[in-house]
Parts: sequence; structure tokens; C-alpha cells
Amino acid sequence: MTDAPGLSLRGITKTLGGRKIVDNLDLDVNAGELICLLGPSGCGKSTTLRMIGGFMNPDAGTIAVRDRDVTALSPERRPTGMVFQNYALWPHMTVFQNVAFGLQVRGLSKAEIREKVETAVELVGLSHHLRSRPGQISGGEQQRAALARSIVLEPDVLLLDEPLSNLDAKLRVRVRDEIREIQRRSGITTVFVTHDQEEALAIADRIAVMNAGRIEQYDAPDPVYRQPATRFVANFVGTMNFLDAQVTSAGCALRDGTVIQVPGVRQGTRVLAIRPEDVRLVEHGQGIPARVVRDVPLGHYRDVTVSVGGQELHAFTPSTARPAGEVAVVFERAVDFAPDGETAHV
Ligand SMILES: Nc1ncnc2c1ncn2[C@@H]1O[C@H](COP(=O)(O)OP(=O)(O)OP(=O)(O)O)[C@@H](O)[C@H]1O
Repeated sequence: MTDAPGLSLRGITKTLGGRKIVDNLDLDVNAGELICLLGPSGCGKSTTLRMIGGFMNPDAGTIAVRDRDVTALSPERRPTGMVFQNYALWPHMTVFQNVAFGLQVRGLSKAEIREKVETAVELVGLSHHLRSRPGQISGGEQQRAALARSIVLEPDVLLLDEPLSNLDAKLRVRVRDEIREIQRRSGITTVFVTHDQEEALAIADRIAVMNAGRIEQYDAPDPVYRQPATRFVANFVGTMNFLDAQVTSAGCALRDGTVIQVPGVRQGTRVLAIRPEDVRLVEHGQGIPARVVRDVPLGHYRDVTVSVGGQELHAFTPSTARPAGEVAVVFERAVDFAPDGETAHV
């Protein structure tokens, strides 16, 4: 990875149907980096990706690839390659022909085409399927063929729009890891759109968490998960408990008046955000009083719901533990938010 920006968006804005879908968005992607645009349905991820690829024009703002302004260029003149959700492979052509198509349009010689196609197809691990048609290979292989078709054109920036959404759960994980590996080896700057937070945490160098056309946090997966910048991010990424508290110098008063001590929390009306894996169940009397409400075994761990201070919290515990009745909890970590969503870390 170098310091030169692979991609820069400045002040990108788009209004559709009278609604601001993308709102004054800035985004920098380092060369060779894979970033995810992550957010709920309708937050403007695909619209942003389409504008980067040139399939839609922004109302305002600029898009630069390697410091070159490409805002006015049509998709085929941009140094970007787009892989769509549905692969969009030609069903009557072989994998070789599908991957070769873009090079033929560019007028390369037969020998050059053969060499480039073979290199791209080998990169995605499909050399044994050069002569197969899309209908003869699996969904995951079709996605890799679509990837090869983009990569073969040597784009500066690769754009992936929910590329795994047509695959079943197990295959999603496998193809996700394969895409990551292919991206690392090829070193192509990549923007990957997903609404799946686990996918983003697993694959991205950095995640831009989007909400209503804006980026709420842009950071590496670990800080996004452990130090969410806003309540929206805390809620959207991973599972989170929220506990209402009135904080004074005497401690944090919970809804039913129970006062607990959580060091570092700011005074006033606060919302404590606590990950289920940071809620440790201990023996009655050894922590904050709690009562087990539900206990759901989920294979390698249990999702235990406890009532604490008049509110219910989830605690993820090892599957061997069998908590019941009156217990206590200890919070290993908490992040406190003002009710308007602004945050402080604890
Ligand atoms: N041509 C259009 N005219 C009017 N509204 C549009 C148009 N295209 C998209 N929208 C709206 O813009 C919003 C954002 O769409 P976009 O596809 O960018 O969202 P997204 O975050 O990618 O969501 P999803 O994961 O569902 O695709 C949606 O509410 C959509 O209905």
C-alpha cells in the first residue's frame, strides 16, 4: 500500500425523487486498500458506488482516481471496474469468452487476449473452467468469473456491489475469503458495498458506516466495533445492549433506581452501550444484581438474557455455563452516549 490516494470523493451529493440520497460525502481510499461501504438498505451505498463507476452523475462534488478528476467521464472511459450482484455473465459464452469480451472491444490482439485472460482466470482459480458456460459452474464460481472479467481490464479501482448476496450462507463466507485473497494478490484498490456487518468486519481494511446518505464513522474494523463513534454505529455493527442511566458523582442510577459504579462515565442522562461478550455473569453478590430471564444455547456459546436495573441485557457466555435464577453481572467495558448519540469511551 502506498500513501497516494487510490480514490477520493469530495462533497458528493445526489438527490433522487426529491430526497437527498447522498449528502455531501467525502471519502478517501488508499491505493491497494479494500474498504466497505456498510449501512442499512436505502442509506445510499449503491448510489455512491454507481457515481464512482460513472453510471450516475453527482449533483455536486468531485471524484478522483489517483489524483485524476474523473467526474465528467463516462463509465467505459473511467479507470474503474464494476462487479454486479447478479454477475451479468453472458450465458451462451464460455468463461474464456466472457472474460475476453472487454479486451476484444478494446481491440487487443488474440495472443494478448489469451495471455491476459489466462492470467486473470488463474488469479481467481478458474483455469479448469475456461471452456465451461456460466450454467455449468456454481454460483461462487460464476462470481469469480465476473471478478476475472473486471480484473482483466486492469482497473485502478474495483467496485463490488453486494457481490455475495446471491450465495448461500456457507458459500458467502468462502467466496468472501477468496475475494479478499484475490484483492490482496492483485493489489487493486477496492470498494465493496454490503449491508452485512459481519462481512464488512471480516473483509475490510476500513469500513465506512453509512446512514441516510452520510458517513457516520470511517475506521478499521476493530475501532468501529469497539469504539463506535455514534449510537447508530453501535447499534448497526454487531449486537449491542443499551442501558439508560442517570449519572451523578454517586454512580449510575439505572431505571429501577439501582446504583452501579462504572468508572469513566460522563455525568448526566446517559446511555451505556455494552457488548454481550462484555457482560460477565458471576455469582450472586459478586457484582450488579441480575436475574436470568432466558438462556438460549447457540452451539459454542449461550445467549443469556438477564434483567438488570429494570432492563434486559444479553450476555454471551461459554456453552458450559448454566446460569439460572438470581445471579450478578460485571461489565468488562462500556461506551457511554448522550441520548442524542454523541459518544465518550469508557
Ligand atoms: N432513480 C431513483 N429515483 C428515486 N429514488 C431512488 C432512485 N434510485 C434510488 N433511489 C432511492 O435512493 C435510496 C438509496 O438507494 P441505494 O440503492 O443507494 O441504497 P442502498 O444503501 O444501496 O440500499 P440497498 O442495500 O437496499 O441497495 C433508496 O431509498 C432508493 O429507493
